Amino acid sequence: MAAAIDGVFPATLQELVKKSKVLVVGAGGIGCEVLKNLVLSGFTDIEIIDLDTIDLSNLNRQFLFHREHVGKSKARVARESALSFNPDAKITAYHDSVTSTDYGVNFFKKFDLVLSALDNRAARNHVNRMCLNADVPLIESGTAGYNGQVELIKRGLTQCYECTPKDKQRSFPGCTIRNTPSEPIHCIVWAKHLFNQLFGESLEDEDISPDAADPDAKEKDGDGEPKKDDENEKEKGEESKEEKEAKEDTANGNIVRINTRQWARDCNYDAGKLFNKFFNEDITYLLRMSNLWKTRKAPVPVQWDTLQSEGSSGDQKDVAKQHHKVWSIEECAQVFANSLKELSGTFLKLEGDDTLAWDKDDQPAMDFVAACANVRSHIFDIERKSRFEIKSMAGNIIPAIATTNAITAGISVMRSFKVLEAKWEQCKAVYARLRPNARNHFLVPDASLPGPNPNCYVCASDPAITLKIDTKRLRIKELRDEVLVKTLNMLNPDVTVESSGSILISSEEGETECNEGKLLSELNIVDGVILKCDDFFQNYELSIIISHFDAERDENLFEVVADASQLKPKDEEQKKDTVEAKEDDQKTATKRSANGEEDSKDDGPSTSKRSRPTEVVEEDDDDCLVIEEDEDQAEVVIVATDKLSVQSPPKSGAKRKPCEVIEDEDITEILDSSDDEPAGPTKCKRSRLDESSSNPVEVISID
Ligand SMILES: Nc1ncnc2c1ncn2[C@@H]1O[C@H](COP(=O)(O)OP(=O)(O)OP(=O)(O)O)[C@@H](O)[C@H]1O
Ligand SMILES: [Zn+2]
Repeated sequence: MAAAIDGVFPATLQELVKKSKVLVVGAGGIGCEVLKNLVLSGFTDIEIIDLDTIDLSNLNRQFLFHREHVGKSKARVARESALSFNPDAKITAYHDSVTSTDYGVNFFKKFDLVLSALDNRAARNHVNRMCLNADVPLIESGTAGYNGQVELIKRGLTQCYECTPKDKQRSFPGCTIRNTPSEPIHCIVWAKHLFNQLFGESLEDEDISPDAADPDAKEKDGDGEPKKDDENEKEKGEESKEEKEAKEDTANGNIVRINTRQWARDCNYDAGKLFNKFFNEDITYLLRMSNLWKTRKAPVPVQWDTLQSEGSSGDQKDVAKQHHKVWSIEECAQVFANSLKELSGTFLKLEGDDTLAWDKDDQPAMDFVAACANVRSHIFDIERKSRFEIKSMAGNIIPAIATTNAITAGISVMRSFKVLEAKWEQCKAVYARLRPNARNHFLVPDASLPGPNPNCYVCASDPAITLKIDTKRLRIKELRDEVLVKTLNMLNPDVTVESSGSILISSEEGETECNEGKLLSELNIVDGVILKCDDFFQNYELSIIISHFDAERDENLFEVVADASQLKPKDEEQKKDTVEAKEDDQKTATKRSANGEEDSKDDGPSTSKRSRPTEVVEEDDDDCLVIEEDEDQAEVVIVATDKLSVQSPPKSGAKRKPCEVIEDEDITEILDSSDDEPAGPTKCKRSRLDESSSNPVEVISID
């Protein structure tokens, strides 16, 4: 089925479509739709990049993928499926991360247009910077539940992706939820899915049982894709006893994908049986997928009987009411039992196919999720949370909706026509909403095309930020990893001190290693010092003005402030801090006296900014999107970390390995190379280009 655009588009547009070269970044929910639309609209020169492999949970909304594709490269399968619509199209697929150094400014310059369909801010920031540098128009799209958004980003004409601070968003792949949780939110999402499996409207991609098809559980081949089972076996030689057992169990049907809801009903909702199934047997099964635990801490199953002695004494209803207390594991088990009893009672009274809808304000539903999330956290050695905290996190989980993705992708491609025709005034951002606006429109365009923010620390001509930082407590390594890389999204920056020109951080490995462990103040990086940062790979330069402050014990060690003029004078700031600290102390004292006895009065807002840490590390993929609340955050603060805990960024197995390019007729495939191949921007440094981009703002006036 080739595209039939003759008679649909004017001849000039048809020509533009035919001869333009476009890049699609991301082959997920929106990306698949975008690719399909492009091919069906007559685009014939398309490249698509995605770092991920196909997960079972993608199939309900990523229609270029089918069951037999699970575990395969998204970009390659998307290419194959799209070619079936138009075999004459030339589609190049890259199974790789767009942030890899292979996709620098030169790569982006090849395109007339880039359409991004990503799910995480780090990659979006990167594509934004690359398109600005290469001066290629970018159509940026995203969805969150029923909300969708498409906007044009064009150097000098519009605001860029980083011109305005964004809400914090986080999202997670299905196998993280089912197999390898590492944060409380993963366990909370899992617990909500468990609720739905037992009592709610259960969806296939909300399965809570171990995912045996997890690509991470298998050995990887040279392509970074999981090997087939027989290949795996050949190379591994001896299989462990547990692995054999796991396979036999599956083959013998011992691990049967029985309907969890029916099974629980058949067990008469026996708390012990259900508890042991979810928190012992399933975990024991996960342990057998030994590849998962080579680089992670293995979970420890828990047994219902062992939790009964202490926890069963006292009035357990009161435990569930202690919303601000972190329940012990025994208390969680009891809350589990009580809430299960209440929920199953209500559920059994429902008629026909009716189900319960999870609601954070429904006491047993919330108790159930809080208890299950915490038991799972305990098993995976993850910090447990109070019911109050869990409620706020669980209330913000937004599922991905296929229709919103399709609408959004449709708008993206419609916008691409306007871009090709350079009808910029018709490229205003469009928002898809669940409810119509006053004019009864579900798709609402922006009133104007907002121009670049002159203070943007990315697209302004001479970008600068002020960094409020405790120079006496923060080390150079942390400045690089936490501030420059994680917060400001640089990849491998060089940093010099403006006044002396001395190199503080070098992108060359080992060159400034001796500085890494030193405090900023030890190297004379104190209040008023200006640092010049240069990220060669992104062709991005930024001045950082250091503004020292003495952080309180639990306070963030740094904050990025977009506009220095909005910083409060120091003495005023200090005064405020002291008052806040006092207030906090009083509140903590009050809380402490109430804790454990009568801490159940309300679910009101938390007491201070300090007690509401802001996380900056983002996950890459999503089954669910979580918007974090942060009402307290001042407008000028772009990102602030919690008290600094230095972690290496989350690794997703072979997904982010460096690559080599193999040319093959009209397809260029990117294959993962061996692990020990050196990666990093040093090799790009030599090929740095586009000197003109040091002054990237080119003003184009529009009516
Ligand atoms: N750095 C990156 N380079 C290339 N592709 C990326 C990068 N970061 C994210 N992506 C891809 O962007 C796509 C976003 O699609 P989407 O939001 O539908 O998420 P998804 O991962 O497909 O869904 P799910 O999380 O449910 O599996 C994903 O396929 C993801 O792999
Ligand atoms: Zn900008």
